[in-house]
Amino acid sequence: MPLILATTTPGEPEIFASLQGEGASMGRPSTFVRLSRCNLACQWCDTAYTWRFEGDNRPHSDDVAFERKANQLTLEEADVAARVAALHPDRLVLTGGEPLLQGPALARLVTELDALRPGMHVEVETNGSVAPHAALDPMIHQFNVSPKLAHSGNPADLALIPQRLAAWSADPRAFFKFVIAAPEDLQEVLALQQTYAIPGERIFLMPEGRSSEVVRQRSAWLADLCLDNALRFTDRLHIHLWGDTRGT
Ligand SMILES: Nc1nc2[nH]cc(C(=O)O)c2c(=O)[nH]1
Ligand code: SF4
Ligand SMILES: [Mg+2]
Repeated sequence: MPLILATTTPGEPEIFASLQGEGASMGRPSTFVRLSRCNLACQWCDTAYTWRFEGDNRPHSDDVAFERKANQLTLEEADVAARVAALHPDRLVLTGGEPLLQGPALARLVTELDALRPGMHVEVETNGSVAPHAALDPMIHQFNVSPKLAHSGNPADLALIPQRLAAWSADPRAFFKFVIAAPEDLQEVLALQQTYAIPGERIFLMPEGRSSEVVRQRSAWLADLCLDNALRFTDRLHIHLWGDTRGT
């Protein structure tokens, strides 16, 4: 099976060079490959065009259903690898949607890429509920794991899988990045940190927001919560620079 990608415009895969906007690698030039499909449905998801296709009535703040044909594109792994190799960054970020739903195809992509551009640093953005495929796992240098809290609207039994959270906590490659919309959300983070013994050094709190204004407003109180709880803060750099747009 080839890769099912998101699109920037119909027929154009969402493969782009940008600055990593979030987390431990924030500010680093990186090439992004955005995969289509997700196993969750966050009501504030900023990439609903990867999963909320016509007929999907799960709640979303925008209440938009996307046409599948215009928003998905199937490409061979070798084609994707060539497009990534043609861009300048020496770092790759696999994102979505939920990229780990396509683990075997991603393993083939990274293998093809290694032949064209050896030694690229590879990160995966994941919601943390899906195990990395055995073929892919050893190829990944960094997992940016964003478990979804109650305010996402996902049932906890789908979003927070105990075995997965324990595995990410034990994996030094995994950085947790919790999306925070209100100060109360912190209580859930602290409970997870305690249950799974996650080092604070590997926990980021990130303001939810799809505009620079909202991100800035929430950063004001989130910074204090980070200081008070010895957790790391991450901004959403790309939102400040380019807003909520595809391909950035
Ligand atoms: N610049 C930039 N940085 C990002 N970090 C994580 C992203 C994502 O959508 O997963 C993302 C994104 O879409 N753009
Ligand atoms: S897990 Fe990520 S891609 Fe999936 S619905 Fe939530 S925010 Fe969107
Ligand atoms: Mg994003």
